[in-house]
Amino acid sequence: MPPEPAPRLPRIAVLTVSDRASTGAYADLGGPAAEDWLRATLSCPATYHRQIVPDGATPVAGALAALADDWGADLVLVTGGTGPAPRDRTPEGLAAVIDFALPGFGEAMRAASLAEVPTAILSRQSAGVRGRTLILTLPGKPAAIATCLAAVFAAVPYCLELIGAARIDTDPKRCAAFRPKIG
Ligand SMILES: Nc1ncnc2c1ncn2[C@@H]1O[C@H](COP(=O)(O)OP(=O)(O)OP(=O)(O)O)[C@@H](O)[C@H]1O
Ligand SMILES: Nc1nc2c(c(=O)[nH]1)N[C@H]1C(S)=C(S)[C@@H](COP(=O)(O)O)O[C@H]1N2
Repeated sequence: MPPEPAPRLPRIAVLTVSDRASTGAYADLGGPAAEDWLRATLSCPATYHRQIVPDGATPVAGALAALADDWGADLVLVTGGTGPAPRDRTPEGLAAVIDFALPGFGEAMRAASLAEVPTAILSRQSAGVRGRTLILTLPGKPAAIATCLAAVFAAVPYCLELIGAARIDTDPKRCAAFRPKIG
């Protein structure tokens, strides 16, 4: 029997969507917060990439398609542009590039955030799959990132497995990944 191929290092991208962070009008705090949360939670090595685009469906869709198809992301976390303001069009950018949505992610993230702030109901955060890439969208407020990721991340490793993405492992003290037993 030939040896199993070496497992691929997971590729994880963090995409900040913000007009002002993209011009440098303020420092991007959301992207680093998402990357820090992941680095503290994953117990496996991974390749990380961060990017910032302005608000709007077109820049979001373009960046997501390139991250999935060209960079080969297994997981993309997007922060910002999920609200109802005129420039908040991250959900439309996501919808333009995914094969299908996973609405449970948005439901669980909103439920967790609603326990902290009533305006969580305004976020249209969601998730979807493009090819072998899972994309999660989160609100722009840096403080929202840990709340939202903690609410859903236990399901992320198994989701990546189901879509054929690279394997990730988590530190059970931070997040106990749930993988249903087969059979
Ligand atoms: N990437 C970020 N880094 C730091 N603070 C952020 C970031 N994204 C959002 N915020 C903060 O959260 C608030 C609400 O986020 P929201 O995405 O609605 O901002 P916004 O007013 O549309 O910002 P922008 O013009 O940058 O897109 C912002 O006003 C800002 O204070
Ligand atoms: N946990 C958490 N979720 C939150 C918030 C927050 O402060 N904490 N802000 C809400 C607000 S005020 C808005 S408008 C929406 C959308 O934010 P976005 O446009 O920055 O993505 O996220 C909501 N979700």
